[in-house]
Amino acid sequence: MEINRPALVVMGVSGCGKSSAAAAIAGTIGGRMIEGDSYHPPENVEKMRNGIPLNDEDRAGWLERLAGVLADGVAAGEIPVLACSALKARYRDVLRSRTPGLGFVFLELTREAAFERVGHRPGHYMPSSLVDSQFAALEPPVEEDGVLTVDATRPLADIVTDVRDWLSRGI
Ligand SMILES: Nc1ncnc2c1ncn2[C@@H]1O[C@H](COP(=O)(O)OP(=O)(O)O)[C@@H](O)[C@H]1O
Ligand SMILES: O=C(O)[C@H](O)[C@@H](O)[C@H](O)[C@H](O)COP(=O)(O)O
Repeated sequence: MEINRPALVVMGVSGCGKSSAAAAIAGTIGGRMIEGDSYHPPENVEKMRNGIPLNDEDRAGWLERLAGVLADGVAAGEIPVLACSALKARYRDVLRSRTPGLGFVFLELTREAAFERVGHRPGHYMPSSLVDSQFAALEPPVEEDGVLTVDATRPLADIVTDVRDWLSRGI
C-alpha cells in the first residue's frame, strides 16, 4: 500500500483510543506501533498517578525523546505509528521537527465520553480526575497540515478504514 506520510502520530486526550487505534493502524499499514506513554519518565507517571497534571516542563524531555524515536524509526525504514497525546500545537511541532511531513490522526472525543472510558479502564495509572486538565491543555489541530480528525466513538475498524483512505490519497 502506498503511504503518503513517513510516520503517524495518533493523538488526543486520555481515553480517546490512541493506543487501540495506533495498534490497529500499524497492523493494517505494516507500521510499527510505539506507545508514547512508555517513554514518560517515572516522575511523570508518579505525578499523574497522584492526580497532578503534567505541565509543559514535564512534557518537554518526553516529547524530545519521542521526536528522536520517530526519526530513528523512519531512518531505519519503518513506518512508526506513535500513540501520543500531543495536546498542544507546540508539542506537535517538536514531534514534526525531525520528521518533516509527519501525519497526525486526531481522535476527537467529548469530555463525558473521556470520563467514562478512563474511569472504566482497569490497572491504568491515569485517574479520571485528570480528564478536565487534558481538555484544558488540548489545542485541537485545526488548520494544521497533515491532520485527519476522526470521531473517536466510531468503531475501531471504521477509524482504521478512514485512516487508510486518507493515507492513500495524495498530500
Ligand atoms: N473506537 C472505540 N470505540 C469504543 N471504545 C474504544 C475505542 N477505542 C478505544 N476504546 C476503549 O476506550 C478505552 C481507552 O482506550 P485507549 O486505547 O487506552 O485510549 P488512550 O490510549 O487514548 O488513553 C479502552 O477501554 C478501549 O478499549
Ligand atoms: O501529556 C500528557 O498529559 C499525558 O501523555 C497524557 O495525555 C496521557 O494521556 C497519559 O500519559 C495517560 O495515558 P493514556 O493516554 O493512555 O490515558
